[in-house]
Amino acid sequence: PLWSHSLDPGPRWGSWDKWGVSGGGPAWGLANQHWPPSSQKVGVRVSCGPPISPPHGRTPSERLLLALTPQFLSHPPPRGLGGCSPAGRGVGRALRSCAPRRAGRVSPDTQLSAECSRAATSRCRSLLDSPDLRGRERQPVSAHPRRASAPRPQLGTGPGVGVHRAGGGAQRAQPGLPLRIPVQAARRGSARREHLGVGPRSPDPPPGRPGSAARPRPCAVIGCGGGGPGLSGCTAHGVAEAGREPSARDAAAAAAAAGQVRVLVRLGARGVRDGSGARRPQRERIERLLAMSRKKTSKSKGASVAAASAVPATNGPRPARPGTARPGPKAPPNGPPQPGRPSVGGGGDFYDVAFKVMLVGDSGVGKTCLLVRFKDGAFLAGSFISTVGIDFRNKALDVDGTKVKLQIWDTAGQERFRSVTHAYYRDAHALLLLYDITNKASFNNIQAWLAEIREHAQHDVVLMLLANKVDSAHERVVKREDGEKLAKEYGLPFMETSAKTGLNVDLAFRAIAKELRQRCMKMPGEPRFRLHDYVRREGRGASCCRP
Ligand SMILES: Nc1nc2c(ncn2[C@@H]2O[C@H](COP(=O)(O)OP(=O)(O)OP(=O)(O)O)[C@@H](O)[C@H]2O)c(=O)[nH]1
Repeated sequence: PLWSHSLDPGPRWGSWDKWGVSGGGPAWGLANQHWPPSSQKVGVRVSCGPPISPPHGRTPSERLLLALTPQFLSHPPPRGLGGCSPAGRGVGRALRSCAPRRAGRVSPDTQLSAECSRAATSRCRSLLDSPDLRGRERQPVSAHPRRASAPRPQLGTGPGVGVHRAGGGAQRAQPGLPLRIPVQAARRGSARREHLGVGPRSPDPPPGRPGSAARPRPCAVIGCGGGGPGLSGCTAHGVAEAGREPSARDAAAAAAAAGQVRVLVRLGARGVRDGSGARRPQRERIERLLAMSRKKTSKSKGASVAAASAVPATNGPRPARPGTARPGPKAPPNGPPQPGRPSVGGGGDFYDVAFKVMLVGDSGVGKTCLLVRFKDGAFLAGSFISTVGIDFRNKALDVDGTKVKLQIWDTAGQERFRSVTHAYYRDAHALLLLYDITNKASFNNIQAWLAEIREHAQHDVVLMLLANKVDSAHERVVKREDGEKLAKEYGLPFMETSAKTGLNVDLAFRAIAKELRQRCMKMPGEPRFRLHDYVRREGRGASCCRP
């Protein structure tokens, strides 16, 4: 019933604006915009009330959520049919978008169309009524069995409405109040929050306008729930001006100004096509979104750790590649920028050379914590927030008189994101492969990770094996010797680290930076840097740094 409701919200649910999203009630809109990348499918839900799950489950790729700037909401509205992507390309697509209603079913392939806006619906109608289509077998929209029989869902009632399912449990929303829990997934018995690294959670929304007791508060929930386990619900709450019913864009703008918006972009499962219809690599698309996310986030909020790393230097030369899809400097695979050129700014720093480093390993081994420890010198204690997709931070180091910028990519360890992260291996100059000394499975999986790296990464990628969480000595199940033996077997430098205490964290990244720098700009007469020796010599034992 939800999707049929989405197709025709009716007056009770507020008016549809030209974005194809509703300013008054729960609704789903799909925007096939010319921004961010052309043909990027962006799912936007704007709601006054508790988040609702989208009507249908998504494949893992479709559920890939990335943090994105609310910029697209202030961008000129998409051309085409009310922002409904399937219908935006003429009769064929319009028909496809109408297909679920005509056929009385919604398949995964056509589920997007079920979220089509009313504008697209009317376009579909007109197309179906057009002379060139007249006579084809079709079922009038109004006669669709679901639409005809399904009762209009009430806010806070009905399947999926007002119930935020997380981690296998269900939680009843307070009427008119968005749930505070963004996305939950059960993992190893403990609640985990899927995070997107986009800044602070929003505070509770202010009270609604006077006399609005019977109506939802004038708030906007902007986001894209995945609908599947662990990815349902919205994660951002924007509050529009009190005193008037907000439009989607008003609410988004207000929320963005208050730094409260987290807009999630749902990426299509099969990559996007550009204007010419050619497929573009998924990775390029993701990076573009990430770059835009950071750019905008840093402008509007200036508070996000992730955003802070991508702020271009204000008084220096331009960032290496401003405004492009690829954040940071473009370095050919394992061929970083030429030495001798002037330092360039990026990530708020000047640097001489830039390298791309990736953190890989099972979920929960501490990749994000290691990165945060290195970047900010802090430890992310508390509940485990699993990475969704991929994220990156920049950090510049002074290595033997050379400013080296490391662009460090934090990958999601979960299996379901594997296809996304694979795409990033190819350009990586270095990989830090982590396991958790308190988790035997993560150690056992190292060989599988190495096989994956061999398959997807450059053959001369710098690789290091890190055994993390050595501070948890009492929970240790993987002996140091086992790690050393494995590393020796594969010819890898090995270190035990702790994101919690910071043990060997800086050293690991510095060692990588030294190796990479020398590979690309070895000074005449400079002794050859030996990574293995350096790590063995400089690495400290776990016993030296008990928390
Ligand atoms: N004791 C201890 N706990 C750690 C350490 N590093 C990470 N943790 C904890 O391990 C859990 C997982 O850490 P994350 O950094 O989120 O793990 P991850 O590898 O990024 O996981 P995914 O994002 O799912 O791939 C968190 O609860 C951290 O607090 C460490 O060095 N010592």
